[in-house]
Amino acid sequence: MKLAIGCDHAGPELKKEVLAYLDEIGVEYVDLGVQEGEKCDYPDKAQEVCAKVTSGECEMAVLICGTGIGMSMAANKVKGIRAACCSDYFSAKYTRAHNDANVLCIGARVVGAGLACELIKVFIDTSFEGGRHQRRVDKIHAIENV
Ligand SMILES: O=C(CO)[C@H](O)[C@H](O)[C@H](O)COP(=O)(O)O
Repeated sequence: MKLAIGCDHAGPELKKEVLAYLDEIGVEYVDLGVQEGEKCDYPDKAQEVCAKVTSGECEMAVLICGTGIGMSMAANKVKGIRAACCSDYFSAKYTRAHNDANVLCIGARVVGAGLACELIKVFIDTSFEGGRHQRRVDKIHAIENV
């Protein structure tokens, strides 16, 4: 399992802590920046990171901005992406189980590092349940072609 991770200028500090955690639990990742001192607009970073998922290079992605909301709005415009902005454990778990989310968005100004790492862990550890949920996910993607 390889994760793509990126943030805007609100997120480098949190990203640094998340990457240390991913190293600790042995999850492979590609860090697409930005790094401390750099700035970017979140839609640009969302597009760059999501491309790693849609190309198949990475299975999932984590996007960090101030609230997580701008990143999720931008990511959800990318065909094939199902992004969820989560700040609680239950949502991070069930957006995988029921929505088959492939991108987790986190607000660096909303959650602390400990919770962010827990959100990522449950997100990558939870499998999509399929069944009735598959029909609904298919309907989400059908909207892309309207
Ligand atoms: O929270 C955000 C939108 O969802 C963005 O991440 C940005 O981080 C935020 O808008 C940045 O604001 P700034 O005033 O440029 O720091």
